[in-house]
Amino acid sequence: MKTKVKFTNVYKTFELHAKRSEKILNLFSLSSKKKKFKEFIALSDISFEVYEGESIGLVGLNGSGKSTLSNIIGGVIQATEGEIEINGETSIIAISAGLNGSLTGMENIELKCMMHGLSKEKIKEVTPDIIDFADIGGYINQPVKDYSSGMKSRLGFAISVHTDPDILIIDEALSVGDSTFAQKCLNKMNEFKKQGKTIFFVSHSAGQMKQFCDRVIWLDYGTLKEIGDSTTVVDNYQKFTNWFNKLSNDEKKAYKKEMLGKQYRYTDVIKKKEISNKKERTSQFIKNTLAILPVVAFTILLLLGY
Ligand SMILES: Nc1ncnc2c1ncn2[C@@H]1O[C@H](COP(=O)(O)OP(=O)(O)OP(=O)(O)O)[C@@H](O)[C@H]1O
Repeated sequence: MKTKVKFTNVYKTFELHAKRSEKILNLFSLSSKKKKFKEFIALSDISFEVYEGESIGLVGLNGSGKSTLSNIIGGVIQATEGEIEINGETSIIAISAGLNGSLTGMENIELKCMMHGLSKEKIKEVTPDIIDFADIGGYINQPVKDYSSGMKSRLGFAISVHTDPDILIIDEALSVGDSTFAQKCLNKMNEFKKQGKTIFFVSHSAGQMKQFCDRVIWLDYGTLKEIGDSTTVVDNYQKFTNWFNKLSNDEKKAYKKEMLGKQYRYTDVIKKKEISNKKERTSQFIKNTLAILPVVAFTILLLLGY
């Protein structure tokens, strides 16, 4: 089976309360009194391998790291440490992800399609399908900042599925749509699945997870608690949430405090290890550079009023 996504000992940390000036001063400080910075470990030592054609669910409590992991796979943010291998073009669908609020729906369609490398002709061809799928009526000509979250999600989903990615990441985009739209999206995702595409799916719905995913990853306070077939992992996760929900408010608070406490660390190490994405790094850099050119041209044309 062909590997599409492989994480080996991946970490993502966020520095807290550190000003840039403090960091620079620290870098040049020779004394032993180097200031320690507080870091939040959003993902800790994550390793897994996903194969072509698999649908992988991501479950976990709020703040467990699902969006952070999705954003790393989608190339929106970089990991801090570890090794990542991604073989294919990724497209992330999250509520309003990648949509530009000051541009209209139509302009966003053109911009996002360009960024995914679609030709002018191809964009012309898919635009009516995107408008039809999004089904947001006259709002397509309004700036996206005026959309409801459901409308943003509809447009984001419609654009992403028409850019023909082979690794699709869907981060709770279905939770804000109505049930008819959610079903339409699930049908489209099943179509992709049949075509052998790899899909990551973040959802709080146990039913959707079991219905759609082959395997599920359970994230717990930034660690990978379990990975396995969807029924087993979702059932175990539900047992855990049932246990958690039965706790008193004070017990819940104490549990969260204890678990979150493990996610903080103090460091004076400014320089992070470079993460390596063995196969894709160079080609991704070239692709990103090429992708920016039409975007710059498009923005200039917009500013000039064309
Ligand atoms: N830029 C940032 N700076 C500091 N902390 C961050 C940053 N981004 C995310 N975090 C923290 O990382 C943790 C993981 O966040 P993430 O959004 O990945 O969780 P999630 O599982 O997707 O949550 P939810 O179910 O609420 O969407 C959270 O505690 C969040 O506060």
